[in-house]
Amino acid sequence: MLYSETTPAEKRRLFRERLATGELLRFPGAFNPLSARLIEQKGFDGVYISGAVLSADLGLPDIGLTTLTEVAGRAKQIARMTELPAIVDADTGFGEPMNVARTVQEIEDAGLAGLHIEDQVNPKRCGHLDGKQVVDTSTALGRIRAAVDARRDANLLIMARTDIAAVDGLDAAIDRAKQLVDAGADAIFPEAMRSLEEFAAVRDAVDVPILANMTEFGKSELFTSQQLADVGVNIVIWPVSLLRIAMGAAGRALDTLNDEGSLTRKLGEMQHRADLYELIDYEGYNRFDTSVFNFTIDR
Ligand SMILES: C[C@](O)(C(=O)O)[C@H](CC(=O)O)C(=O)O
Ligand SMILES: [Mg+2]
Repeated sequence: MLYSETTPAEKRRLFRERLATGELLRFPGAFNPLSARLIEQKGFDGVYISGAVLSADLGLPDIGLTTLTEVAGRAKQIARMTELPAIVDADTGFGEPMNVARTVQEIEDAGLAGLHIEDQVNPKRCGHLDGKQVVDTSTALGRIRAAVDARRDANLLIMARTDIAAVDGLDAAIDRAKQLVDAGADAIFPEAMRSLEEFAAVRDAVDVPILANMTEFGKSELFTSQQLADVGVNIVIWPVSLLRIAMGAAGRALDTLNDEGSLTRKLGEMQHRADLYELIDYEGYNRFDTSVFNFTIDR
């Protein structure tokens, strides 16, 4: 009933334990708190909270318009609805190193298990678009040092994302990844890798977990979980996929409604009321107050 039973500290501790095994952990992107529960119900390892989804959800482009308050608030709503660890996209950290420090504390207080901070200049853009710019090494490292110093729970995973590969090439990404780890990053998110070989090269260069971003219609081929596990990737995200699927289905349903005047033909594609109630755990609320769920639902 209500929110997750696992405390944020416990989620972080368990997440660290799972990461230490070296296995691949699968983190689909939740586009709302409810979809985080679906991700948990289907047996995934964690929930990713995407900046691209957060901004798209507000009808905004992913160019750093969302504020720390909005991101931490939404991340909290999502993270507290699942027993799984949740990682949030903190973009560039919302400002200078002092702002990054505050970002980390807000996100920690919001109950997240981890976050990533990238080395793009502001205004940032989707890592899979052309024309990105990255900050110099000392600025990039300054962000990570500030993040690491600011956390109060040592288990909060501070991941450094580098977008430099698309600007200066793979060797530059490897150099930067090593420096980010030296600055205290617990994990590396090498953005816009083009091949499994590139993931493998980053894997060989650093001694911390690495993340693969399997976003669609971007620069990376869509590798399977097995392919990514085979090259030693530790976390894979499908950041925007569920939103794309849901919006695609919503668009087609609206077309049907226009054409046929009814959604009867779409019923089989819909989440059934009974499944929705199960996901929300009406039964649990009923144990608290037996008048909540005293009806039946026909399938
Ligand atoms: C991972 C990402 O940062 C996100 O916000 O989800 C995006 C995803 C996308 O725009 O497809 C990214 O920059 O890769
Ligand atoms: Mg993003």
